[in-house]
Amino acid sequence: MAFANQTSAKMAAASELDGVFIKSPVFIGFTALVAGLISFVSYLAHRPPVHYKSPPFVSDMVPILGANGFIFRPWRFWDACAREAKKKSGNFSFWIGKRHLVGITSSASRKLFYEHPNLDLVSGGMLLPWGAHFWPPVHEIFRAGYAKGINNTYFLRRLMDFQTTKHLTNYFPRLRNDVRQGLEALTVDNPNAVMSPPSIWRLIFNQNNRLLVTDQIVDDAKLKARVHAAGDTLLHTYSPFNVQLPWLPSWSWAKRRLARVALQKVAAELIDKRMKPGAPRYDDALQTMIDRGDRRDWVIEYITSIIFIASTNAGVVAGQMLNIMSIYPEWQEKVFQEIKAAVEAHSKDKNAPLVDQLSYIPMEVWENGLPILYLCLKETMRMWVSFNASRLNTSTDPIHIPGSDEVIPGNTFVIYNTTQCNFNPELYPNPTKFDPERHMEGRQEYMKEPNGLTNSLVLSTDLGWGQGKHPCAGMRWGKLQQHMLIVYALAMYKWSPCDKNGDPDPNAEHKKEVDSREPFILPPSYCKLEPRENF
Ligand code: HEM
Repeated sequence: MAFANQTSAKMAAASELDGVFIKSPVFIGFTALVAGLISFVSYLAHRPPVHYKSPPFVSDMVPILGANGFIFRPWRFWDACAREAKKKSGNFSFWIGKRHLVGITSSASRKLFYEHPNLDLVSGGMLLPWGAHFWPPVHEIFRAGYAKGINNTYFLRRLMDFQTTKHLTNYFPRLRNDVRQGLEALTVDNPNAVMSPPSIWRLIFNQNNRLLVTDQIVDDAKLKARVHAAGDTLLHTYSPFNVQLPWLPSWSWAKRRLARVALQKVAAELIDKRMKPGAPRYDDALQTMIDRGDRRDWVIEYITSIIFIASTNAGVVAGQMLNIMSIYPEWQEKVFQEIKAAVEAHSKDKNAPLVDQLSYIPMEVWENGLPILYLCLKETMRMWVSFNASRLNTSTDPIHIPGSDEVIPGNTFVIYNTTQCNFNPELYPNPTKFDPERHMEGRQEYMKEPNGLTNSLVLSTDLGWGQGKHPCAGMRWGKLQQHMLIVYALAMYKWSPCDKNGDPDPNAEHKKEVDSREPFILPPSYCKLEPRENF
């Protein structure tokens, strides 16, 4: 009896304690935290419903983040999904965070990807870890309707204006000077005469900024340093988790934001100085925009964006072109002979050093009269412009995917990994081999579409400059720029592969890592430079 009384007294005391604990602020706070966490995780894990005709979802995904492979092993992920999808429609769906993405693989759907007017390139850029530069809403200067034709946005229209023959011819001597000075600097205070090809992006960057913005940010050392610091961040910082969780602040995200703000500040300062009464006038792209009365905020956005966009592919291709020239002496020699022939045909001072005679070559020859060099450029572009290309269906209407009963739903992203074309052995036999001759008439295996469709139904498989509604808008200048770099580089030096101390590296290999998660950061490589005049 006494024992029973004791027990019930203990139970009463315990339940009283429980009551006190349950009402305590610690318990209430803890419960609220757990409930909050559960709701947050369920919110993250919840995915919006998708259109019933969306392609089937792949299984290679994790909760909340979605398909990590898309970001961390882009080609292996794509290839595995494409192989699985081929058994059905050829299309597949996957999640990146809460975003629904559609992958397409057939030739006919590739045509759709490149040609459909509602599939926008700039809006698609927000999906890529290197392009996490465009935050929604995409700025007005990228909105179609400003002009007619393909390049119908303010941004593209101005970019075309700055690649006219008049503008290029006006700038040509200054641009040649940039290359020559940049290459001369490589052997100053450099007793081993070693250079690292990935570092050449700075030379490319200067030329782009001079031609497409203003000489001031190249010639003024302080401005140049500010713009280079911001450009370096935008070109070489990746924000993979911000693609999956766009709201999550991260160090790289913050750095990119700050870099853009720094460029916006530079642009605003330049404009404001020029708008002051009595301010000096310049003969450059910025002055053209001011004289036309373009909106101040549009000009600022144009400058901030072009500084990044113009040098992304161009910086990578330039670095690889130099590396390739050093690794393939037979191609270096063929291009060198082509340069000597052009000089021979145009020079008015045959006794001057070769590098001085280059200024006699007319611009149209630099653009279209160096076919061997262009073969090398095309082959380099095939290998290095191989990664996920993305578009956003900017309308609310679903787009039917040809050859299937499936759609790209409205406001949904669509992806095509260009490696599928560029490294397809049926189109490019022995695809890892640097083989410029494959682009010569009579070969061009890539013109034969392997899927039995006629060529009128599909676009060309030559994707180096892109195609359809969004081909490279900097193609004219981009080609001329690469030609200038290589012509000066070979006229001034003989190039050979070496290690970082300058010792010959006969085992140096040119290898494109198709699965790179950072395609704009080049693998390390070194070249030894021997001045030509010593030969
Ligand atoms: C060798 C150098 C270059 C290569 C290989 C290259 C390649 C490409 C490719 C493949 C695309 C299409 C991407 C896609 O379909 O998703 C593209 C687009 C673009 N490129 Fe280039 N590019 C180069 C240089 C340049 C330069 C120097 C500029 C600026 C002057 C530039 C401006 C652009 C722009 C603005 C677009 C987007 C066009 C649009 O929105 O419709 N590119 N480029």
